[in-house]
Amino acid sequence: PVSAMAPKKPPCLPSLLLPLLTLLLPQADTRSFVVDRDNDRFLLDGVPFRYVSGSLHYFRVPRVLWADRLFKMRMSGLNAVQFYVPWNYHEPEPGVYNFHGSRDLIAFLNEAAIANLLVILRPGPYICAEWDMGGLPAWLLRKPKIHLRTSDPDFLAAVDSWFKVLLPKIHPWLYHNGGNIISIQVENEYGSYRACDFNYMRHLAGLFRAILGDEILLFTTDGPEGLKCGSLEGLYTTVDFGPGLLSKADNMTKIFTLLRNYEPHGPLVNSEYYTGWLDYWGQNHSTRSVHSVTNGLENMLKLGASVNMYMFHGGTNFGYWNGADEKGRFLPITTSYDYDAPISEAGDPTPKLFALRDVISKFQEIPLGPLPPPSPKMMLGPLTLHLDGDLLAFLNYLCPQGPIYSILPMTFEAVKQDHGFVLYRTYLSNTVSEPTRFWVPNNGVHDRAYVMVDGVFHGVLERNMKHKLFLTGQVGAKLDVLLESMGRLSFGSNTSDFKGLIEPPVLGQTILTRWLMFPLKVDKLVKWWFPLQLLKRSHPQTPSGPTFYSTMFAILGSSGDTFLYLPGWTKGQVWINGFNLGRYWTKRGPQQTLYVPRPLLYPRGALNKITLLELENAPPQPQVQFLDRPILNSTLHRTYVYSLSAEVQSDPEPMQLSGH
Ligand SMILES: CCCC/N=C1\SC[C@@H]2[C@H](O)[C@H](O)[C@@H](O)CN12
Repeated sequence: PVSAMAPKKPPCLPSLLLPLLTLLLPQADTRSFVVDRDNDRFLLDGVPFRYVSGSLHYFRVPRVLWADRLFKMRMSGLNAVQFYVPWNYHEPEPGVYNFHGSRDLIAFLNEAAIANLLVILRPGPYICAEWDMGGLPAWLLRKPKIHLRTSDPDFLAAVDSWFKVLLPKIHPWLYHNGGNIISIQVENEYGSYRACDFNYMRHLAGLFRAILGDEILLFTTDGPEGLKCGSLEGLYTTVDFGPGLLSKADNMTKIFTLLRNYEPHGPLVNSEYYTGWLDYWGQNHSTRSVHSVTNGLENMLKLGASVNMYMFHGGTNFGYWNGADEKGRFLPITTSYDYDAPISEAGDPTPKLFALRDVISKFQEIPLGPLPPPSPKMMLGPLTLHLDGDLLAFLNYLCPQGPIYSILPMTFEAVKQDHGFVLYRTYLSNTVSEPTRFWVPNNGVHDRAYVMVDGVFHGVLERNMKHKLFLTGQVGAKLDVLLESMGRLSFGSNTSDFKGLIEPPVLGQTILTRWLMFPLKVDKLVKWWFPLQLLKRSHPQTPSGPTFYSTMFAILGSSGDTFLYLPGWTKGQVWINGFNLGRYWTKRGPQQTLYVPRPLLYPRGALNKITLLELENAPPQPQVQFLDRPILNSTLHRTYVYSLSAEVQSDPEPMQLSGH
């Protein structure tokens, strides 16, 4: 069986295959993972067992790096890995499923088995995780009145359909069936959600039991304040808290005493012990001290608790996958999910890892042998990018199917665009000769709007931050508003976070109507290999507003992991060899560099291509560099971050509809 106890020495090749072979030859009758309530412990195959686990999200790490990360986790002394399954990562459209490449969940389970790690699986359907919409697919919002995370029949129908595809895939991987999955979480911190719908939780528990059987241990996880609505009869109750809650000596005792109200007997479990914390654009970089993290872990292990450290390796929010929070205002999560975790975003062991490994070694055997050293890093540049053209120059290629027309603007979800960008276009029905206020009522820009008149950039509006700007234009002029989704709310009571122009904009006293919506397929265009500027029609040479830049480059020396640095750029999206590396926001920070995994780069003189979509202003010299270290904690450019107080929205005057 996949032994949970550490081998005496790092396994040589044949024994690396052993877990794999064992998975193929299940001895289902001798395998079990159960709660021993008489002795407040787990039993693995009848033997007392405690897991020391770490969270790693396969969806934040390129598949080619999974084995490396999992091996480092095993060598750190962990005997289990915990991870979510994001529904929206695997079902991009209703009934369309993707389990290939970096979405190959079964391959990841197998890599965990090869690394001799048991698995604690968290399939949701909601996962939070600072992931877009907490893992729920945006297409659920095509039914705008749907009540997410409740027993709403529309929501449950979609959940049932998804789990009837997913759960049979993992059934063979359950520990008692010969696999490495020892427990499965139902929902996620449901007690923190406003609905408190026990019928919903009972439905999920019944569905999991119907498909997975009665043996697998099902559990819930909640913060101490969420246990009441988050726990359910028949599901093992666990809690989550970080070192921050342990500032007082007796706090851990208080939390576990509270947990005992729900689980009087059985092992104590902290399912998310925070080793660091997440970052928001525009807020300072988060860290947790080595001392506080190791001290808390040691105290829990002394109590005999099983612990999962969240995160052990954070990884990256590539593409548009980051989520967002709402703390007084809308706060998108950064591209880096480094989390100040024991294994850095680039996969390097940190001092925090070695300190945690020392703690773990006091309680259970850890694999002998050294941790792999930090990966080789590469510096390159500066590279000068050339101007391909402003975004509008490529509109026919970005929206080949043409626009959708509506009197009032439609949301991303209504035009079936889940991420990225939608261009909203209307035409001025009167000449606006004096600078006139342009704004969207009810904070209706979700989330950033780049405003152009006849192709000339007039500025940016931002959710919660910047509500109005002033513009002029001739009658008949094109008014283009490029809307950017910055990622959907992944936590809180309102996860129905619609994107786009949620309200019709107002120019002066006129509500603007008769809109064309262009859902933009930017990632398809950027994948094209030949220079974009060959595509554009004649267009103003001086770029204005959202603009593409690119260059080709070769790596002549030794390649390695590297960190893209964009000094002087403002905000945008980056692709390397067609791979969407994620968002940059140099002017907002705290993140200044983007992690570039070495496998994304072609070495030994082969040509690589980098493409930027700069949404605001490029530097006079459009250059980028590749550094050998990350910059995640820059001081914030306060002058650029609009202060909310300066943007008090004046009372709306009486309005009229445009064109009537
Ligand atoms: C006070 C915290 C409430 C929100 N919970 C959070 S913030 C970081 C983590 C991850 O999102 C994780 O997915 C949540 O389960 C718990 N948690």
